[in-house]
Amino acid sequence: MSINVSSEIGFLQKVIVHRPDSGISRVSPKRAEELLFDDIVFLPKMQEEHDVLTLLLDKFLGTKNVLEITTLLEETIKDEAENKKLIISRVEDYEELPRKFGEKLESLSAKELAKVLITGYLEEEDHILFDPIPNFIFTRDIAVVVNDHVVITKAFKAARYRENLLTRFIFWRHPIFKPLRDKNKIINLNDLDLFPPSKTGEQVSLEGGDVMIINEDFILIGCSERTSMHGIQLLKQSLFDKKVVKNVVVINIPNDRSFMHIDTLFTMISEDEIVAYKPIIYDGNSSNILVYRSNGGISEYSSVKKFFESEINNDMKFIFAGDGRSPYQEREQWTDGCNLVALKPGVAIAYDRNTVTDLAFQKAGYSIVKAETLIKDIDEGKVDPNTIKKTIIHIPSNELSRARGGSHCMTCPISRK
Ligand SMILES: NC(=O)NCCC[C@H](N)C(=O)O
Repeated sequence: MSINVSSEIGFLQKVIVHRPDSGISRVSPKRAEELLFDDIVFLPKMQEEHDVLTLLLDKFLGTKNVLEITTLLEETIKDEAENKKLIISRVEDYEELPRKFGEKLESLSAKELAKVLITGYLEEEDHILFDPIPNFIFTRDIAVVVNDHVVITKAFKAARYRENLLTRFIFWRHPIFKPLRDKNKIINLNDLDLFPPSKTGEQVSLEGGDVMIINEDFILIGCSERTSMHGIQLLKQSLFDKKVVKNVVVINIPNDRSFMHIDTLFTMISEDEIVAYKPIIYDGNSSNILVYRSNGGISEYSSVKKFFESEINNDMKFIFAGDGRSPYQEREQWTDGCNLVALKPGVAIAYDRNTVTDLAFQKAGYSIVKAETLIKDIDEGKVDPNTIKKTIIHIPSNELSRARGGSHCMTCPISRK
Protein backbone atom coordinates (compact mmCIF):
# COMPACT_ATOMS: atom_id res chain seq x y z
CA MET A 1 0.00 0.00 0.00
CA SER A 2 1.40 3.38 -0.95
CA ILE A 3 1.46 5.81 1.95
CA ASN A 4 2.13 9.29 0.77
CA VAL A 5 0.58 12.67 1.42
CA SER A 6 2.22 15.80 0.08
CA SER A 7 -0.67 18.25 0.12
CA GLU A 8 -3.96 19.07 1.77
CA ILE A 9 -5.85 19.05 -1.50
CA GLY A 10 -4.51 16.36 -3.85
CA PHE A 11 -6.95 13.57 -4.82
CA LEU A 12 -7.74 11.74 -1.60
CA GLN A 13 -7.01 8.04 -2.07
CA LYS A 14 -6.93 6.43 1.35
CA VAL A 15 -8.12 7.64 4.71
CA ILE A 16 -8.57 6.44 8.32
CA VAL A 17 -11.87 7.23 10.05
CA HIS A 18 -13.67 6.16 13.20
CA ARG A 19 -17.43 5.81 13.55
CA PRO A 20 -18.69 7.32 16.83
CA ASP A 21 -18.71 4.36 19.22
CA SER A 22 -20.86 3.47 22.19
CA GLY A 23 -18.31 4.96 24.63
CA ILE A 24 -19.74 8.32 23.57
CA SER A 25 -23.14 7.39 24.96
CA ARG A 26 -21.58 7.05 28.41
CA VAL A 27 -20.09 10.55 28.61
CA SER A 28 -21.96 12.18 31.49
CA PRO A 29 -22.51 15.93 31.84
CA LYS A 30 -20.10 16.00 34.79
CA ARG A 31 -17.32 14.33 32.82
CA ALA A 32 -18.01 15.97 29.46
CA GLU A 33 -15.59 18.87 29.85
CA GLU A 34 -12.75 16.64 31.07
CA LEU A 35 -13.42 14.30 28.13
CA LEU A 36 -13.27 17.32 25.80
CA PHE A 37 -16.91 17.35 24.72
CA ASP A 38 -18.84 20.60 25.13
CA ASP A 39 -22.12 18.81 25.58
CA ILE A 40 -23.46 15.30 25.83
CA VAL A 41 -24.54 14.02 22.43
CA PHE A 42 -27.23 11.71 21.10
CA LEU A 43 -25.19 8.79 19.76
CA PRO A 44 -27.62 7.29 17.18
CA LYS A 45 -27.99 10.67 15.48
CA MET A 46 -24.24 11.29 15.62
CA GLN A 47 -23.60 7.88 14.05
CA GLU A 48 -26.15 8.62 11.34
CA GLU A 49 -24.37 11.89 10.54
CA HIS A 50 -20.97 10.20 10.52
CA ASP A 51 -22.31 7.44 8.26
CA VAL A 52 -23.12 10.11 5.67
CA LEU A 53 -19.48 11.22 5.81
CA THR A 54 -18.13 7.69 5.35
CA LEU A 55 -20.60 6.82 2.61
CA LEU A 56 -19.54 9.93 0.75
CA LEU A 57 -15.88 8.96 1.18
CA ASP A 58 -16.76 5.46 -0.09
CA LYS A 59 -18.22 6.96 -3.27
CA PHE A 60 -15.13 9.05 -4.00
CA LEU A 61 -12.36 6.72 -2.77
CA GLY A 62 -13.90 3.26 -2.95
CA THR A 63 -15.00 1.38 0.18
CA LYS A 64 -11.73 -0.51 0.60
CA ASN A 65 -9.85 2.78 0.86
CA VAL A 66 -11.85 4.06 3.81
CA LEU A 67 -10.19 2.34 6.75
CA GLU A 68 -12.07 2.07 10.04
CA ILE A 69 -9.68 2.24 12.97
CA THR A 70 -11.60 -0.40 14.97
CA THR A 71 -11.02 -2.84 12.11
CA LEU A 72 -7.31 -1.92 11.96
CA LEU A 73 -7.10 -2.56 15.70
CA GLU A 74 -8.86 -5.92 15.41
CA GLU A 75 -6.60 -6.97 12.51
CA THR A 76 -3.52 -5.96 14.52
CA ILE A 77 -4.65 -8.00 17.55
CA LYS A 78 -5.20 -11.01 15.28
CA ASP A 79 -2.02 -10.70 13.26
CA GLU A 80 0.42 -12.26 15.76
CA ALA A 81 -0.34 -14.22 18.94
CA GLU A 82 1.89 -11.93 21.03
CA ASN A 83 0.03 -8.79 19.89
CA LYS A 84 -3.01 -9.50 22.01
CA LYS A 85 -0.96 -9.96 25.18
CA LEU A 86 1.07 -6.89 24.42
CA ILE A 87 -1.83 -4.49 24.03
CA ILE A 88 -3.67 -5.91 27.04
CA SER A 89 -0.63 -5.49 29.26
CA ARG A 90 -0.12 -1.91 28.04
CA VAL A 91 -3.74 -1.01 28.72
CA GLU A 92 -3.68 -2.78 32.11
CA ASP A 93 -0.70 -0.65 33.14
CA TYR A 94 -2.00 2.54 31.67
CA GLU A 95 -5.53 2.20 33.09
CA GLU A 96 -4.26 0.60 36.34
CA LEU A 97 -6.63 -2.33 35.98
CA PRO A 98 -7.03 -5.12 38.51
CA ARG A 99 -5.57 -8.41 37.24
CA LYS A 100 -9.01 -9.99 36.87
CA PHE A 101 -9.99 -7.28 34.35
CA GLY A 102 -6.94 -8.22 32.28
CA GLU A 103 -7.94 -11.89 32.42
CA LYS A 104 -11.38 -10.95 31.20
CA LEU A 105 -9.85 -9.01 28.30
CA GLU A 106 -7.70 -12.02 27.40
CA SER A 107 -10.82 -14.19 27.08
CA LEU A 108 -12.33 -11.92 24.42
CA SER A 109 -12.11 -12.43 20.68
CA ALA A 110 -10.04 -9.92 18.69
CA LYS A 111 -13.23 -8.22 17.52
CA GLU A 112 -14.68 -7.89 21.03
CA LEU A 113 -11.35 -6.81 22.47
CA ALA A 114 -10.87 -4.08 19.85
CA LYS A 115 -14.29 -2.73 20.75
CA VAL A 116 -13.67 -2.80 24.50
CA LEU A 117 -10.24 -1.16 24.17
CA ILE A 118 -11.96 1.77 22.50
CA THR A 119 -15.24 2.02 24.42
CA GLY A 120 -13.95 0.87 27.83
CA TYR A 121 -17.21 -1.04 28.18
CA LEU A 122 -17.85 -4.77 28.44
CA GLU A 123 -21.33 -5.11 27.02
CA GLU A 124 -22.05 -8.69 28.00
CA GLU A 125 -21.49 -7.85 31.68
CA ASP A 126 -22.73 -4.26 31.54
CA HIS A 127 -19.40 -3.31 33.08
CA ILE A 128 -17.50 -0.04 32.54
CA LEU A 129 -13.87 -1.16 32.81
CA PHE A 130 -12.31 2.23 32.05
CA ASP A 131 -13.13 5.59 30.46
CA PRO A 132 -14.21 5.88 26.84
CA ILE A 133 -12.08 7.80 24.32
CA PRO A 134 -14.86 9.82 22.69
CA ASN A 135 -12.45 11.95 20.65
CA PHE A 136 -11.16 8.96 18.66
CA ILE A 137 -13.59 10.09 15.94
CA PHE A 138 -11.04 12.86 15.26
CA THR A 139 -8.55 10.59 13.54
CA ARG A 140 -6.67 13.58 12.12
CA ASP A 141 -5.17 14.19 15.53
CA ILE A 142 -3.58 10.77 16.11
CA ALA A 143 -1.10 10.57 13.23
CA VAL A 144 0.00 12.60 10.23
CA VAL A 145 1.46 11.34 6.98
CA VAL A 146 4.16 13.75 5.82
CA ASN A 147 5.33 12.80 2.34
CA ASP A 148 6.36 9.14 2.75
CA HIS A 149 6.77 9.25 6.55
CA VAL A 150 4.22 8.93 9.34
CA VAL A 151 4.40 11.07 12.45
CA ILE A 152 2.66 9.42 15.40
CA THR A 153 1.56 12.38 17.45
CA LYS A 154 1.49 12.83 21.21
CA ALA A 155 -1.68 14.14 22.83
CA PHE A 156 -1.59 17.03 25.26
CA LYS A 157 -4.83 16.13 27.02
CA ALA A 158 -5.03 13.03 29.19
CA ALA A 159 -8.48 12.28 27.76
CA ARG A 160 -6.72 11.46 24.50
CA TYR A 161 -3.76 9.39 25.78
CA ARG A 162 -5.30 5.96 25.13
CA GLU A 163 -5.86 7.02 21.51
CA ASN A 164 -2.07 7.43 21.30
CA LEU A 165 -1.47 4.03 22.78
CA LEU A 166 -3.79 2.26 20.34
CA THR A 167 -2.46 4.23 17.38
CA ARG A 168 1.13 3.30 18.21
CA PHE A 169 0.13 -0.34 18.51
CA ILE A 170 -1.50 -0.22 15.06
CA PHE A 171 1.38 1.54 13.32
CA TRP A 172 3.99 -0.71 14.96
CA ARG A 173 2.17 -4.00 14.50
CA HIS A 174 -0.39 -3.91 11.65
CA PRO A 175 0.92 -5.65 8.51
CA ILE A 176 -0.08 -2.79 6.18
CA PHE A 177 2.40 -0.49 7.91
CA LYS A 178 5.29 -2.99 7.77
CA PRO A 179 6.95 -1.28 4.78
CA LEU A 180 7.10 1.94 6.79
CA ARG A 181 8.66 0.14 9.75
CA ASP A 182 11.16 -1.69 7.59
CA LYS A 183 12.28 1.55 5.98
CA ASN A 184 12.40 3.45 9.28
CA LYS A 185 9.73 5.88 8.15
CA ILE A 186 7.76 6.14 11.37
CA ILE A 187 8.50 9.13 13.58
CA ASN A 188 7.05 8.34 16.99
CA LEU A 189 6.82 11.41 19.17
CA ASN A 190 6.01 9.16 22.15
CA ASP A 191 9.54 7.74 22.09
CA LEU A 192 10.96 9.48 25.15
CA ASP A 193 14.56 8.70 24.26
CA LEU A 194 14.24 10.42 20.90
CA PHE A 195 11.79 13.10 22.02
CA PRO A 196 12.57 13.85 25.70
CA PRO A 197 11.24 16.77 27.76
CA SER A 198 13.40 19.90 27.65
CA LYS A 199 15.95 20.78 30.35
CA THR A 200 13.40 23.23 31.72
CA GLY A 201 10.73 20.53 31.89
CA GLU A 202 8.74 21.45 28.78
CA GLN A 203 6.94 18.35 27.53
CA VAL A 204 6.55 17.16 23.97
CA SER A 205 2.94 17.48 22.89
CA LEU A 206 1.78 17.69 19.31
CA GLU A 207 -1.67 16.82 17.99
CA GLY A 208 -2.35 16.12 14.32
CA GLY A 209 -4.91 18.91 13.89
CA ASP A 210 -1.97 21.28 14.27
CA VAL A 211 -0.09 19.85 11.30
CA MET A 212 -0.67 20.52 7.62
CA ILE A 213 1.38 19.41 4.68
CA ILE A 214 1.17 22.22 2.14
CA ASN A 215 3.43 20.75 -0.51
CA GLU A 216 6.33 18.33 -0.47
CA ASP A 217 8.70 21.04 0.74
CA PHE A 218 6.53 22.78 3.33
CA ILE A 219 4.98 21.46 6.49
CA LEU A 220 3.06 23.84 8.69
CA ILE A 221 2.62 23.37 12.46
CA GLY A 222 0.39 25.33 14.82
CA CYS A 223 1.85 26.17 18.21
CA SER A 224 -1.38 26.03 20.16
CA GLU A 225 -3.07 24.97 23.38
CA ARG A 226 -2.21 21.38 22.41
CA THR A 227 1.12 21.60 20.60
CA SER A 228 4.20 22.75 22.50
CA MET A 229 7.06 24.72 20.98
CA HIS A 230 9.42 22.13 22.42
CA GLY A 231 7.56 19.35 20.56
CA ILE A 232 7.72 21.38 17.35
CA GLN A 233 11.46 22.02 17.70
CA LEU A 234 12.22 18.32 18.15
CA LEU A 235 9.97 17.24 15.29
CA LYS A 236 11.49 19.92 13.05
CA GLN A 237 14.98 18.61 13.70
CA SER A 238 13.89 15.04 13.04
CA LEU A 239 12.20 16.01 9.75
CA PHE A 240 15.28 17.92 8.63
CA ASP A 241 17.68 15.12 9.68
CA LYS A 242 15.62 12.59 7.73
CA LYS A 243 15.27 15.02 4.81
CA VAL A 244 11.47 14.69 4.83
CA VAL A 245 10.77 18.39 4.17
CA LYS A 246 12.82 21.53 3.50
CA ASN A 247 10.73 24.05 5.46
CA VAL A 248 8.87 23.89 8.75
CA VAL A 249 6.45 26.76 9.22
CA VAL A 250 5.44 27.49 12.81
CA ILE A 251 2.25 29.46 13.41
CA ASN A 252 1.63 30.75 16.90
CA ILE A 253 -2.02 30.95 17.78
CA PRO A 254 -3.67 32.01 21.04
CA ASN A 255 -4.70 29.37 23.60
CA ASP A 256 -8.43 29.19 23.28
CA ARG A 257 -11.01 26.41 23.41
CA SER A 258 -12.54 27.48 20.10
CA PHE A 259 -9.23 27.11 18.28
CA MET A 260 -7.45 24.28 20.03
CA HIS A 261 -5.79 23.28 16.74
CA ILE A 262 -4.69 25.28 13.70
CA ASP A 263 -7.15 23.38 11.46
CA THR A 264 -10.02 25.03 13.33
CA LEU A 265 -8.75 28.35 11.97
CA PHE A 266 -8.11 27.50 8.34
CA THR A 267 -8.00 24.68 5.81
CA MET A 268 -7.05 24.62 2.12
CA ILE A 269 -9.68 23.56 -0.40
CA SER A 270 -7.82 24.14 -3.67
CA GLU A 271 -4.39 25.26 -4.92
CA ASP A 272 -5.41 28.87 -4.51
CA GLU A 273 -8.21 28.88 -1.95
CA ILE A 274 -8.16 28.79 1.82
CA VAL A 275 -11.19 28.83 4.10
CA ALA A 276 -10.22 30.95 7.09
CA TYR A 277 -11.17 32.70 10.27
CA LYS A 278 -10.37 36.25 9.17
CA PRO A 279 -9.23 37.95 12.42
CA ILE A 280 -6.32 35.57 13.00
CA ILE A 281 -5.41 34.13 9.61
CA TYR A 282 -5.92 37.15 7.35
CA ASP A 283 -5.60 40.12 9.70
CA GLY A 284 -2.85 38.45 11.72
CA ASN A 285 -4.31 39.29 15.15
CA SER A 286 -2.47 37.44 17.93
CA SER A 287 -0.45 35.30 15.55
CA ASN A 288 3.04 35.29 14.13
CA ILE A 289 4.71 32.98 11.66
CA LEU A 290 8.27 31.71 11.54
CA VAL A 291 9.60 29.70 8.62
CA TYR A 292 12.55 27.47 9.53
CA ARG A 293 14.67 26.25 6.59
CA SER A 294 16.65 23.04 6.57
CA ASN A 295 19.71 25.15 5.65
CA GLY A 296 19.38 27.07 8.94
CA GLY A 297 17.65 30.17 7.54
CA ILE A 298 14.60 31.71 9.22
CA SER A 299 11.94 34.08 7.84
CA GLU A 300 9.15 35.80 9.70
CA TYR A 301 5.65 36.91 8.69
CA SER A 302 2.96 38.78 10.56
CA SER A 303 0.03 36.75 9.22
CA VAL A 304 -0.72 33.40 7.63
CA LYS A 305 -2.03 35.31 4.61
CA LYS A 306 1.35 37.04 4.10
CA PHE A 307 3.20 33.76 4.46
CA PHE A 308 1.04 31.99 1.84
CA GLU A 309 1.23 34.90 -0.59
CA SER A 310 5.01 35.21 -0.29
CA GLU A 311 6.04 31.58 -0.19
CA ILE A 312 3.29 29.38 -1.64
CA ASN A 313 1.02 31.21 -4.07
CA ASN A 314 0.88 34.95 -4.55
CA ASP A 315 -2.65 34.61 -5.88
CA MET A 316 -4.04 32.83 -2.82
CA LYS A 317 -7.69 33.68 -2.16
CA PHE A 318 -9.32 33.60 1.25
CA ILE A 319 -12.91 32.56 1.80
CA PHE A 320 -13.99 33.68 5.25
CA ALA A 321 -16.00 31.78 7.83
CA GLY A 322 -19.15 33.77 8.56
CA ASP A 323 -18.26 35.82 5.47
CA GLY A 324 -15.72 37.67 7.64
CA ARG A 325 -18.45 39.46 9.60
CA SER A 326 -19.20 39.43 13.31
CA PRO A 327 -20.98 37.82 15.03
CA TYR A 328 -21.32 35.22 12.24
CA GLN A 329 -17.60 34.58 11.88
CA GLU A 330 -17.27 33.77 15.59
CA ARG A 331 -20.38 31.58 15.54
CA GLU A 332 -19.38 29.68 12.44
CA GLN A 333 -15.72 29.27 13.36
CA TRP A 334 -17.02 27.67 16.58
CA THR A 335 -19.05 25.19 14.54
CA ASP A 336 -16.10 24.35 12.29
CA GLY A 337 -16.90 26.60 9.36
CA CYS A 338 -13.15 26.70 8.55
CA ASN A 339 -12.57 22.99 9.03
CA LEU A 340 -13.00 21.28 5.67
CA VAL A 341 -11.37 18.26 4.10
CA ALA A 342 -10.70 18.40 0.36
CA LEU A 343 -11.55 15.30 -1.68
CA LYS A 344 -9.65 16.86 -4.58
CA PRO A 345 -8.79 20.43 -5.56
CA GLY A 346 -11.98 22.51 -5.33
CA VAL A 347 -14.21 19.78 -3.88
CA ALA A 348 -14.51 19.73 -0.09
CA ILE A 349 -16.73 18.49 2.73
CA ALA A 350 -18.27 20.98 5.16
CA TYR A 351 -20.89 21.02 7.90
CA ASP A 352 -24.36 22.05 6.78
CA ARG A 353 -24.95 24.48 9.60
CA ASN A 354 -22.70 27.40 8.63
CA THR A 355 -25.11 29.33 6.45
CA VAL A 356 -23.24 32.65 6.32
CA THR A 357 -20.01 30.88 5.35
CA ASP A 358 -22.04 29.30 2.53
CA LEU A 359 -22.71 32.79 1.15
CA ALA A 360 -18.94 33.30 1.00
CA PHE A 361 -18.53 29.98 -0.86
CA GLN A 362 -21.20 31.02 -3.36
CA LYS A 363 -19.54 34.41 -3.89
CA ALA A 364 -16.32 32.50 -4.64
CA GLY A 365 -18.12 30.52 -7.35
CA TYR A 366 -18.84 27.31 -5.44
CA SER A 367 -21.98 25.20 -5.75
CA ILE A 368 -23.29 23.67 -2.56
CA VAL A 369 -24.84 20.22 -2.52
CA LYS A 370 -26.21 17.99 0.22
CA ALA A 371 -24.15 14.82 0.64
CA GLU A 372 -27.29 12.65 0.72
CA THR A 373 -28.46 14.08 -2.62
CA LEU A 374 -25.04 13.65 -4.19
CA ILE A 375 -24.74 10.06 -2.94
CA LYS A 376 -28.15 9.25 -4.44
CA ASP A 377 -27.23 10.89 -7.75
CA ILE A 378 -23.96 8.95 -7.87
CA ASP A 379 -25.81 5.69 -7.08
CA GLU A 380 -28.33 6.37 -9.84
CA GLY A 381 -25.55 7.14 -12.30
CA LYS A 382 -26.68 10.75 -12.72
CA VAL A 383 -23.39 12.14 -11.44
CA ASP A 384 -19.84 10.88 -11.84
CA PRO A 385 -17.66 11.79 -8.82
CA ASN A 386 -14.71 12.23 -11.19
CA THR A 387 -16.36 15.10 -13.01
CA ILE A 388 -17.50 17.14 -9.99
CA LYS A 389 -15.82 20.53 -9.75
CA LYS A 390 -15.93 23.60 -7.46
CA THR A 391 -18.35 22.07 -5.00
CA ILE A 392 -18.87 22.20 -1.27
CA ILE A 393 -20.58 19.03 -0.04
CA HIS A 394 -22.68 19.44 3.08
CA ILE A 395 -22.84 16.75 5.72
CA PRO A 396 -25.34 16.86 8.59
CA SER A 397 -23.84 18.22 11.78
CA ASN A 398 -26.25 18.69 14.67
CA GLU A 399 -24.52 16.18 16.93
CA LEU A 400 -21.08 15.91 15.32
CA SER A 401 -20.38 19.61 15.70
CA ARG A 402 -20.88 19.45 19.47
CA ALA A 403 -17.67 17.46 19.76
CA ARG A 404 -15.76 20.52 18.39
CA GLY A 405 -14.27 19.17 15.20
CA GLY A 406 -15.25 19.09 11.52
CA SER A 407 -14.57 16.96 8.45
CA HIS A 408 -10.84 17.81 8.46
CA CYS A 409 -10.57 16.55 12.05
CA MET A 410 -12.52 13.36 11.27
CA THR A 411 -10.20 12.18 8.50
CA CYS A 412 -6.60 10.99 8.66
CA PRO A 413 -5.36 10.90 5.05
CA ILE A 414 -2.91 8.09 4.34
CA SER A 415 -2.63 8.64 0.63
CA ARG A 416 -3.27 11.56 -1.72
CA LYS A 417 -2.30 11.83 -5.36
N1 LIG B 1 -8.21 18.64 14.66
C1 LIG B 1 -9.17 19.01 15.48
O1 LIG B 1 -9.43 20.19 15.63
N2 LIG B 1 -9.77 18.06 16.19
C2 LIG B 1 -10.91 18.28 17.01
C3 LIG B 1 -10.68 17.86 18.41
C4 LIG B 1 -11.91 18.06 19.27
C5 LIG B 1 -11.84 17.28 20.56
N3 LIG B 1 -13.08 17.37 21.27
C6 LIG B 1 -10.73 17.82 21.42
O2 LIG B 1 -10.96 18.77 22.16
O3 LIG B 1 -9.62 17.27 21.38
